[in-house]
Parts: sequence; C-alpha cells; structure tokens
Amino acid sequence: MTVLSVNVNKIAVLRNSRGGDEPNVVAAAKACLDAGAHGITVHPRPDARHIRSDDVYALSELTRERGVEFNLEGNPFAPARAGYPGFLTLCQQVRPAQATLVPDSDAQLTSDHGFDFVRDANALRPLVDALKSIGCRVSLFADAHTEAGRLGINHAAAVGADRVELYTGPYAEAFAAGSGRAMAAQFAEAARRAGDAGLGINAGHDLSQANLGFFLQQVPGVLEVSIGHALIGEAIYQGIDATIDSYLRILSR
Ligand SMILES: CC(=O)[C@@H](O)[C@H](O)COP(=O)(O)O
Ligand SMILES: NCC(=O)COP(=O)(O)O
Repeated sequence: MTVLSVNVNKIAVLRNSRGGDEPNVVAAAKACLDAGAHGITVHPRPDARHIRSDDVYALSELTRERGVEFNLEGNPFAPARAGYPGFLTLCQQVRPAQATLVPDSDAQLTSDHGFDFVRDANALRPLVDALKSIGCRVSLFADAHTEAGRLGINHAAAVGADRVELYTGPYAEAFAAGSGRAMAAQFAEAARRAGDAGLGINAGHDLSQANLGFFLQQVPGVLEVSIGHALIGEAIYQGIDATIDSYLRILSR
C-alpha cells in the first residue's frame, strides 16, 4: 500500500501569522499520526516562512519516539543563513529517515519543478553520497510532465538516489481542468522509467482527496505520497481524523 506522509508546513504558516506557538506544529503532527498517518513531512524554507529549524528538531524527536518516517525536504544548494543551517547540516543534525531534495528558491511561492538531472548530476552526486552515509534514504524531486523530465529520470539513478518524488502539481492542474487521464499517462511513463532504473517512486504536490485515487489507479507502484496544502485545508471542514481516514481509504483501494 502507498504510505501517507502528512506535510505540516501549513500549520506553521498559521502559527507564524500571529507570532506565538498556536497552532502547535508538534501537536498537529501528533494528531495526524494518532489518526493513522504513516509519517510526517516538512519542507523548511531558508526564509523561515513557515517551518523553522526548531520545528525540524522537535518533529524529528516526535517521529523517532513514534517510530514513524520523518521526511525532510529542501534545496541542498541553498546557502545557510541566520536561523537556517543549510539542508545538508539540518539532515546531519536530525538524520531523517528520508531526505527529499528539491531545487527551489526563495523567490518561488512553492515548489514548482524538479531537477534538471543532466545539468545537476555532478553537483548532486556528493550530496546524495553524504546523505546516504548518515543513513538517509534519498529521494529527488523530478518532473514527469515534460519529456526532458521523464528522460532525465535515468540520471537520478546514476547519481545514487533511492527514489524520485514525481512533482504532481501539473497533474493536479490537469485533473481539475478535465484532462487528468492524458497527464497521468505521462506520470505512468515516468514511473515506469524510474522502476526500470531501480528507483522507488514517491509523489507529491497539490494531491488531494479529489485527485489522489485516480492518480494511484493510473500510476502503479507509488510507495509514498506527501500531502499538505489540500489535506490541512480539508481538515478545516472535516476534522483531522476524518480527513486522514478518507486518505487512508483512498490509499487502500
Ligand atoms: C516538494 C513539495 O512539493 C512540497 O514540499 C511543497 O513544495 C510544499 O512546500 P510549501 O508548503 O512551502 O508550498
Ligand atoms: N512533497 C509534497 C509535499 O510535501 C506536500 O505538497 P502539498 O500537498 O503541500 O502541495
């Protein structure tokens, strides 16, 4: 069955909007795990717009105590700055079960593309080695909606990654516009390439209760989905327990 890792970035967005400690990120993560989520994801941004390093340390403790996967996402090329020690250092400090490398910048509203593996292969290789040497599974954010992205997946295997995370933003957009089937076929091809190259397959970005089931039906073999934005929004209407339960039902179909 596909594993559900809940991304709690959005809890930190709310918390930071008032400067206090509510809603509490660790309490929210506990609620997600109590409801049956399999793991927790965060994507601390160097500008600390939501998750901060102290959240990463606290969530690392929680997930270790609970024996569940902690998936830490970030750009390994972004320089350290006050309050953000850099992605590799953060991983060395907390040793997450999975490190997901994402090529984003401060200027981006959110993650919106995967790596250019041909261009970035030499820079990625030592980082992947360093992360694996501290026991992290390494996943690389990858485009499936472009031919270059799909062809580049073989290079992700060549730099030593364990998995790719297929960037599902374009799928979510196509699904909403009624053209999900054609787009999902491109993701299925990317997944097949990843599988042939010996890579495990994760998926994430803008997945929701509306579009997840069809995605998993069309793209076999997805090991993990990380979902935050839609899930936290849905929980406002449905409550966290019912929302997680709905996702678990979709995953077990
Ligand atoms: C890699 C990815 O798709 C997620 O981490 C997503 O980018 C969430 O990040 P934000 O919550 O900062 O939008
Ligand atoms: N890796 C994707 C993720 O963690 C969550 O993305 P989103 O559901 O917030 O778009």
